[in-house]
Amino acid sequence: MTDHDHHAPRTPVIGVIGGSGLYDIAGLTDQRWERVASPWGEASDELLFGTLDGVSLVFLPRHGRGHKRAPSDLNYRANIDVLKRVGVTDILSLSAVGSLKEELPPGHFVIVDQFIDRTFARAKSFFGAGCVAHVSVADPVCPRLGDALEHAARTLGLDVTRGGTYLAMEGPQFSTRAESNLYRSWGCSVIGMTNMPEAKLAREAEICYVTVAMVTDYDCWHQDHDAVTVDQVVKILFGNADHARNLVRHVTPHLNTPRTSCPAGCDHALDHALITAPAARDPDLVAKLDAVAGRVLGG
Ligand SMILES: CSC[C@H]1O[C@H](OP(=O)(O)O)[C@H](O)[C@@H]1O
Ligand SMILES: Nc1ncnc2[nH]cnc12
Repeated sequence: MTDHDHHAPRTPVIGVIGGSGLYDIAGLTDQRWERVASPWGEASDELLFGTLDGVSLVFLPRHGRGHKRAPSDLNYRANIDVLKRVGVTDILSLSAVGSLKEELPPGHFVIVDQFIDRTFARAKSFFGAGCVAHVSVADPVCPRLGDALEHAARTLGLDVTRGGTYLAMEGPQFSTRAESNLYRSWGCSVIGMTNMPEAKLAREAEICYVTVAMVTDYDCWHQDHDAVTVDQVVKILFGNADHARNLVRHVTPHLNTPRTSCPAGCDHALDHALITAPAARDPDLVAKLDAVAGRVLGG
């Protein structure tokens, strides 16, 4: 049996990826920042380990403390690998987004359940030449985490919508008006630059994942909005960040039930995904996959 064996109940470890405006987390006891090495390169920052109301929590500021890294420069693979490596079972992704719908104003939270990935300049998979795998991301978000977040958000009286599609763009520039209107015509709810390939990589690493998209602006399609500016986004961001910290605090105790496996199957995503024959696998790549895929590769 390995650490990743799913027959024994496991106590969850909550990973929080903090987006723009969220570079720490409130109320953590026994906290310590620690660098975790990864064969995939440098993560965005050290990890902040601590306990929140008795629950183990690991926090990673997505852009690094001080917001040093742009969306296209993030090492998404290293970020997910280090979280997996330290035992994270559930990721709460907190993200600033633009709104593509009138009924989702700045300050509104959307627990998204779908993504459209329009990014093109990022490494998107842990797998490749020497160990090919294809996981399903038909339902990229863990519904159990979505349920818990929705309940906590409603209890706190936050303006929240359950469900919606997050359009992931490459950036770093905001969209043109034509792009913004195109994404609206596709029925997308919100737009951001970071949740892909993050969500895909979390699925490959068999970690449950959910996004709380926090609206900061109406993007450029809106008649009251000429263009998006960082100043405008930041003004809304800090209020949203306080709500998000509160939300994490309220939801965490509800995620602390030991379980044998995720009912939605997130933690078994690799069961039928590997296609490269064992004899044809590249030992160097297999070694790099020790944390992400050790459960199925025998790492
Ligand atoms: C500061 S606005 C643009 C920036 O904010 C979002 O990042 P995150 O998802 O980490 O909150 C957006 O995707 C852009 O990277
Ligand atoms: N309008 C917008 N487009 C892309 N990313 C964003 N993050 C916050 N607002 C955004």
